[in-house]
Formats: sequence, C-alpha cells, structure tokens
Amino acid sequence: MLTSWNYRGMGSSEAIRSVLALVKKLSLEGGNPTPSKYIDDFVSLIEELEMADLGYHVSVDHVTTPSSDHVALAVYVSGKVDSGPKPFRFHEMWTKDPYCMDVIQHCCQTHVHGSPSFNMNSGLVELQSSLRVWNKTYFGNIFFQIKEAESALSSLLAGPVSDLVMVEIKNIKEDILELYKKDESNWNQHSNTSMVLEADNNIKFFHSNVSFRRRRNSIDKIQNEAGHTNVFCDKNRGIQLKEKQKPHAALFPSQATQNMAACSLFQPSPTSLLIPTKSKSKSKSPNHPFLIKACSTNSPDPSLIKHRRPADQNIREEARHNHLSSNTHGFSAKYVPFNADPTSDESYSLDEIVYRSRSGGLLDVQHDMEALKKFDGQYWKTLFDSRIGKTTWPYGSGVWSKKEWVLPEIDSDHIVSAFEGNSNLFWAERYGKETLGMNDLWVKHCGISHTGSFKDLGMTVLVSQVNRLRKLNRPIVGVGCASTGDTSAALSAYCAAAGIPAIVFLPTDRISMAQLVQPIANGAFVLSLDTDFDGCMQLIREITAELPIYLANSLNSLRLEGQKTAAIEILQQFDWEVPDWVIVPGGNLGNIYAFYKGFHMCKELGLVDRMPRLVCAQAANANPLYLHYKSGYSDFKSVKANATFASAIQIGDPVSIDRAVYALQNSNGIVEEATEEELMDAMAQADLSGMFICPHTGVALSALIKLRKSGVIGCNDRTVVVSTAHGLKFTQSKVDYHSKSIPDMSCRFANPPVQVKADFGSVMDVLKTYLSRDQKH
Ligand SMILES: N[C@@H](CCOP(=O)(O)O)C(=O)O
Repeated sequence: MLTSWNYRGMGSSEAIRSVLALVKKLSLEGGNPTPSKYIDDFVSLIEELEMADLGYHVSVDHVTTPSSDHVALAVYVSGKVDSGPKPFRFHEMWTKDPYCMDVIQHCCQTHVHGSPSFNMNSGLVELQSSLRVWNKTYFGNIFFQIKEAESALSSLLAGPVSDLVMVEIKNIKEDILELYKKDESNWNQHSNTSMVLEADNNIKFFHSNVSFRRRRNSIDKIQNEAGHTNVFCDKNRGIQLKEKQKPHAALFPSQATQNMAACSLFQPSPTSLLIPTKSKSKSKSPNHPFLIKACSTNSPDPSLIKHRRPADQNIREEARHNHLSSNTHGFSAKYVPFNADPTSDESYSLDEIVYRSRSGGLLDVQHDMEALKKFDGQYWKTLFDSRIGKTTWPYGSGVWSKKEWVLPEIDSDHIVSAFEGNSNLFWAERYGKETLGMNDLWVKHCGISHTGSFKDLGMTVLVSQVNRLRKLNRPIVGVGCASTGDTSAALSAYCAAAGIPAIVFLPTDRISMAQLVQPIANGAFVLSLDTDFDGCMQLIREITAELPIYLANSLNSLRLEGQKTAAIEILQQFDWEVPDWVIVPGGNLGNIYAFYKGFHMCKELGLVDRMPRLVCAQAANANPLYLHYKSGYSDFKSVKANATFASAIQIGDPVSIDRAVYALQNSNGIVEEATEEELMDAMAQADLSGMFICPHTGVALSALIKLRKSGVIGCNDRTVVVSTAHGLKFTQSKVDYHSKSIPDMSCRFANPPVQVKADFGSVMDVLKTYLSRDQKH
C-alpha cells in the first residue's frame, strides 16, 4: 500500500486508522509531534503493532524526508485485518420501498412471548439481519437482473413479434424501468454514504475523485435522430459537454435521466447520449444500456443503438423490420350480408370491390370471432392499453391500436394513418351539474381529430384498404364520396397523404365554408352539385357502379370498422367500465351502428360484461329515423330533409337505416329529435361552460336534456354524448346565433360583442354596467 500519511490525523485504510489511534495517543502524551520526531514515532508504532499481535503484519518499506506535513510511505499490510463487526447502517432508501415495511412489520410481529423489552430487543436483532438479507437480495443483484432482462428483451426483439410477444416485451420493459428505479435509489444512497464518509473527512480527496469521475463520465458526443454524432472535444479539458445539461446525471442517475431512459425504452428518443470509456474503472456508476452506456469515442458500441431505429429507417420501415404487421394468429375478416341468415354462405373477401349483397342489402364486416376468442378479455385489454399514445407504426393510431379487430390482414406497410382516434373524453362537470344536475356526464370529442370529425376513424381504414388494392394492381383510379362536409374532408386528407386521387360530390351551399375549403386545400376533385346530400349520394352510387372509383361513403362497411373503435376507446378511457348511456347524433346512420358494433365486440370477447343503452339524436328537420322509431319501426319512409344548422346530418334517406334500427333494437335504444332552437340553445349553453361544440353535438345534448327531463336518464347515470365534429367548422352558425340574426329564434344564450367608443369614460361605463349585472347574478 502506498499512502500519504498526514500526521495531523487524516487517512483512509483500517490499518492506518489503527496506527493513527496510537499516534493520537502518543501526541496526547508527548505534545504535537514535529515531522522528524514523527518518523521515529511512526517506526516505533509499527513495532508496537507487531508486538500487539493484532493478526496482521505491518511494515514500512520506505519513508521519505518530509518537506511538508505529508510524508510518503510504503506500508505493507498482510494477514487478516479484523476491524470488528461491520456496523449496521439503516439506509434511507429502504423506506421508499413498500416491501421494506413488510420486512419491518414481520419482525415486529414475530416476538410476542417475552417481556416487552425482550421482545423489542429480539425484534431489533432479527430486523437487523432480515434487513441485511433483504437488502442483499433486493438491491444486491440489480445489475444482473437488468442484464438478464435485457438479454431476454433482445431475444424477443430478434424473433418474430406476435401479439403475445409484444405484451411480454412491454412487461419486460416495465420490469427494466423498475430495476432502473431501484438502481437509482441504490446509487443515491451510496453517493450520500460516500459523501458522509469521504467528503467530510477529506474534501480534497472527494473533489479530486469527483473531477475524475466527471471527466470519465462526461458526454463527448451526441447522436442525433439522423444518426450523426456531434463531438464535443476541448483539448484543455479533455472532453466537454457543450449542451446546457451538465453530465452530473451520469455519476448518479437522477429522475430526469430515468425519465429519458423510460422514453428511450418505449420509443426512439431524438437524441442518444454516448459516453466515452476512459478505462475499465471500478466505478460504481451504473451502466444504463438504454440511455447512457460507456463506449469508446472511436468505436461506438453497436449494442448501444440496438433498440433505436437506425437513422435511415422510418417508423413504417421499422414496423416492417420488426414484423409488427405479421398476422401470426390467423385473424381474419370478410364481407357478409348484413344481419344475414346464419345459414347463408354468402361472403366476400375484403379485397373484393363490393358494397351490396346479392339481394341488394347492406354488407357487414364479419370477423373470425373464434380466432379472436382464443384470447381472453384481459389479453385484449392489456394489448390495447399497451399501445395508447405511442408512435409505433401503426399502433399509435386509436384505430390501428385495435388492428386485430379492424383489418387484421392488412400489412402495416399499406396503412394510411394520421394517428387518428385517442380523442378526448371530456368530463362536462359544469354543464352537467348546472344544466342537468348530473355529475357523471362526459363528451367524447371525436371532432378533435386530424380533419376535425369522427370520419377520420373510418377513412383511415377505407383509404388503407384502397392503398393495398392499388398496390395489388387492382384498377382503382380514385376514391369518391358524397358528403355533407366531414366525409369529404377526411377522404381528401387521407387520399392526399397516400397520393390517391379523391373525388367529392358536395351539395352546393349546404356545407360550411371550413368544410368546403378542406377538400379544396387537400387537392381533391371537388364537384359542387345543385342538389342535396341525398341527390349527391344517389349520383355517386351510380358513378361508382360505372367507373373504377372506389366508394367511400359508409354504405361501404369497411368505414364502420374504423368508426367502431371510438366505442372501444370510451370503454378503455373508463378503465373498461361500461357507461349507462351513449348518445350519438344521426344522419346517414352508419355511426350509431359502428358504436353498437364496438360495444358488442367488447362484450362478446369478454372485455366488458354489458352494453350501454344507445340514443340516436336527429335534427327535427331531418328526422326519418325518429319518425320510424315513433312508428314502432313499422314501414320506413325517407323524408325530404329540410335545412338545419346541423348541416352534416341533413339527410332524409339514410343509407344505414337497417343498421341503425338493428343497433337500437339490440341495445334497448331510444331515438330523440331536436328543433333548430333547441339544438342551437344547447350548443350555445354548452359553449358557455367551456366547450366549443358543433351543432350536431347540440342535437345530442338536446336529446339528453329531454331524456333527463322525462327522468329516463337519471342524475347519476354515467352518460357519454358523442361530439362528432369540431366546433370551428361551424363558426357561421355560432356567429348567426350570437348576433341574434336567426329569424324566429330568441337566441337565449347569445353573447354579442359590445360596440364601445374607444375612450376611457365609455369603457368604464360599459364595464360598470356589466360588472354590476354580473354581481346580481
Ligand atoms: N355526414 C356525412 C354524410 C355522409 O355520411 P357517410 O356516413 O356516408 O360518410 C358527411 O360528413 O358527409
């Protein structure tokens, strides 16, 4: 051992401490020794030690002439150094772990047969050894546990990735995160201990140690998303980090670095940090392969980036590489006649271009439920939950996170998605309480979406299938739809994203300016037709029968496969608890069936045990379903739809009437209607509570108001109102309402702007009036 012995009493090893004790004794006896006197004393101390027979042999090989209060010594210590039992030290970090309390409680409860002091003493003795054992097993092998988990993860990632494997991957990643947390506590504890032991005793030693560690652990290059590395070298200091962040985190990982680790576990993080290895030091600094890993500056460790997407790959290619699109469980779906006789064997591949059954009826997408049922409800819930909010292609989408239930056979490579879905479920606290006396009212904001309406959910599916068919060289020259504004906006955007021509038929002057400009901006071929939606729908059906233009209206049952995911999402957002009521505005009536189908699948596959009751809400000016419902679903008669502020549901001959009736009959459903005044008041009143809804959502809220008044919906019923489009698409109707320019409408909740002269007195006057009025309220 080479050491520098400070005769004023500083040292570090056990042997030297023993020597120091004797030196101090000597000092007390003989006064403060001078350096030269000290050398003699030291030699005799060594002899004393020898004679004391402490179980080890100590000898001084060389002593320099002291030039300061430090003397260089070569001290040999051999034999067993018995420093006595290691003192028990209670670690603060233990208290942060819930299992620690179990250990403590167990030890406190086991000794109940002696006197209280005996019990306490026995408990403490046992606690001491139990905590030691627990600490060793729990914190002692984290490094190996991390290694094991990582290698399990690597093998899983290297093999074909099935859905079960994905769940396993997720679990392992979560385990690794937990281990990192433990590791962090462990090293925080150790850093504190080191500080107490070393820093207070030897500040210089501590700082030189820290400087060494800082140099060794500093970041010398940062790899960006494109795989390029920025090197930060400073000749004077060796290696220096230019970024604002200092690399202290590398010494003992902080919460921030843990969060970054978490980030990099689940998704490629924009920047990977590479730390140079200076030596195979015995540093206790933990080695975090996902975040910070030692690697040579010149030859980066390839394993460092094994979980990151290579720089020249995008998320779609990454999915391809990881076989994320493989349908290893053989899930499948086909078209069958809607509500078909179970004995019918009529069916079509989803790759066929077919919109009607042989008898001219509607079609439905039927999934192989037996294949899906091989996995229980818990499996599906876990799988769907694991995909929320990621950027993994294509599961980051609320629709494609349920891919197995939507289009199981499509290759992820063919999917056209804007990561739609995952829309906000808004707790309408104030509106619910003040307007309806309800405390569990929710608004599912499907309009907070890529093109501002729920149509995105269906359109991603339809355009993806078209994309696939075109890749399979099927002769599809474009995709067309008739629209009241939202379908055309969604179709145009998704087609533009995929480079597929979109053709939209719009009724002149019947859609909002915002809705009209959407397909125009997205490059669709826009036909403004002098008819209503029903006229446009009739025309597009005829045209698509003649030309190889794929029909994108919800007559095409593919659309509903995407739309049904909104229902699954609601359940998911309630942690798989079923609401009592779901209220959906209805026009062409595909959506009410889509909601039914989503809820029904969740029940059939064991994710939930019941269905909510459905309510379909129509504008009184376009109410064919309401009239049909009132007639007890006898003969359906289409109507001439009159102008309504809820222009997107101004439809008199809904394509999906049979689907809607089926959905309502099988969910103990109700149909309600709303006059123009009711729907506009409901919209304005909801807006005054902080929403900004579309008139169609106003129709749904009017239905709710009526059902609350009649007592059908109870004050504690958990109720979800589906908001179908973004309010910003319908600003003109709001402007008309708030400027009270709608004939025969009192506009009770209008809040028109006040014109005021731009001088202090005038502004004060109007404010005084306003504020005193406010106080009276
Ligand atoms: N409200 C729709 C009308 C068309 O309905 P769809 O279900 O066939 O898309 C629209 O926004 O165009």
